[in-house]
Amino acid sequence: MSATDLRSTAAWTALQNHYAHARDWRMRDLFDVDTQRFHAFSEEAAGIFLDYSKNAVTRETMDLLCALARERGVEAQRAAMFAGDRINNTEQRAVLHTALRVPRGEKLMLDGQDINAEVHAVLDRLGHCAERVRSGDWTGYTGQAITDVVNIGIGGSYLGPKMVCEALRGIAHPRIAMHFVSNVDGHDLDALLARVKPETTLFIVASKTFTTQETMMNAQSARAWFLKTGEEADLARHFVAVSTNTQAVTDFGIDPANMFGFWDWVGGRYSVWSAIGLPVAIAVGHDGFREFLAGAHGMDQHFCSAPLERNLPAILALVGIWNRNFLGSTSISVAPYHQDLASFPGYLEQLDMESNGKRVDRDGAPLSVATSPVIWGDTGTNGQHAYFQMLHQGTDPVPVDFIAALRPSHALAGHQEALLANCFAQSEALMRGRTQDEVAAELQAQGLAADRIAALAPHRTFPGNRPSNTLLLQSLTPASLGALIALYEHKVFVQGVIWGINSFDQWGVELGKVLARAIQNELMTAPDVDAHDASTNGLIARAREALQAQPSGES
Ligand SMILES: O=P(O)(O)OC[C@H]1O[C@H](O)[C@H](O)[C@@H](O)[C@@H]1O
Repeated sequence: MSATDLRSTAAWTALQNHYAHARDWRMRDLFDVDTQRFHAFSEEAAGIFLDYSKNAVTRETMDLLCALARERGVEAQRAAMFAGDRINNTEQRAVLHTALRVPRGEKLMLDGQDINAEVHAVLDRLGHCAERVRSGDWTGYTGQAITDVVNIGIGGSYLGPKMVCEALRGIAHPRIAMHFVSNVDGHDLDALLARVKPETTLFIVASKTFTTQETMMNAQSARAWFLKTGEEADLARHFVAVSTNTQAVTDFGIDPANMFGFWDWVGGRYSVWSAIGLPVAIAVGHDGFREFLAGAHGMDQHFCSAPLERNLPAILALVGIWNRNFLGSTSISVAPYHQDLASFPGYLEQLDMESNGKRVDRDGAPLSVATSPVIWGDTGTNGQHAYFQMLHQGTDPVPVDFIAALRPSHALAGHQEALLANCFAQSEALMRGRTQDEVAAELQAQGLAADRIAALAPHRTFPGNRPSNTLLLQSLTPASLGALIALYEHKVFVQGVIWGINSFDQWGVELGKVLARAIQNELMTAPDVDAHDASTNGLIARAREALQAQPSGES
């Protein structure tokens, strides 16, 4: 990908000209004039149905956006990623999380190694471990089966496995409770340790680098807690590691036999498909984990083979570019209408914003257009009774991704109809809105006086014309969840290529880490701190005072 400024491309200019009249479109009119709009602007692949008709786009808009994707080299970059080219240029790494979900036997050589064989060797070990824990064959030091699995990890070593375990809780092993500790805040681990027993708990220390401060500190504290009752020799039954760093795992005291590796070509936020998925494999079994991988692979195949015009990840990306760069929306609200996807918006926050939250292009030149929107959200029905007011009537139009599974996995009568009705009603209301005339007519029919109608109508008017996508799964299964995540991964990839950025590094998290190390030192040892700005010095002094005043044993 060259560093050509996006704004100087022919396709961008064409889109700008197009937007000059598209800015006046009303979606409700687009629906009125085209009875086929729903069919024309929806696609289905890998078990996921995407309705993007409630966006302010026409066929011409989509064609121009596809032309932009082609001019920016999306198809060539896609081929380069899948082939193992080092497209993560600042770290000189390949980007091959897609290789983690390729079926056994499909050879892919990277640096002289058949990575398919390596991937499946780890997957087999992972599956074996998961099945032993599930069957009760893997026992703690008193010979009892494991009842609690605690994943200690943060960022990609936390958000993925936690979100997936929650999403698939309906088919999780009934004896084994899954827990996730990520925060360096001791309240996180402390509260959990009060609820589990050392003799029946298995800790998974999950860290790609095995150097992340939060994870290492939690792992050390968990180890110390365990050793209050267990022996050093028992550690092997209670601590396993997932990492790319064998040396650091060994130094920590975990037997390499209990370590599950992965590779530097798997980014943290793309790692749930690797051994980082061990909690998932324990929760839903080896077969369930394989179905999860297969679902993602199905989306990969679609992404690689479908023309951009019919390609789900490309469509989601292009509509996102339209909303972000032409309509000027600064955030996307993700609204799962499925309680088990409650952590999906949080997962997407890292996937999207850590990947595309960049201000320079691949070659270091400042970007001339806006990149990653803010990703946020909560389960849809809960959001409706909280912040949806702003989505409907606030000053900033916020596009929404509605996500629902058509078939529930519970048998409670009426709930699913109510849930889906809410989901569809919200996107309808956002798109159509309610004009002042419609409001006035309604209030008149209720017999309100003219002055009352005039006073109330502006408050009860909805501007409408607010974009949304609706993604439907038949039901939430390992396969459909795998496809859904892969869809968003590739959406982020396509947008990164169009913006001309490297979506696979995350240098932006480094500065805070470095400064925190210095401040931690100062909090513990330094007398008077004046190395920082007055605000930071003042905060450190206040904290030192409080910590020193705390009776020993309380910290
Ligand atoms: O898995 P680890 O090496 O412990 O990294 C955990 C997380 O921390 C980092 O700071 C990055 O921002 C994340 O991308 C990563 O997922």
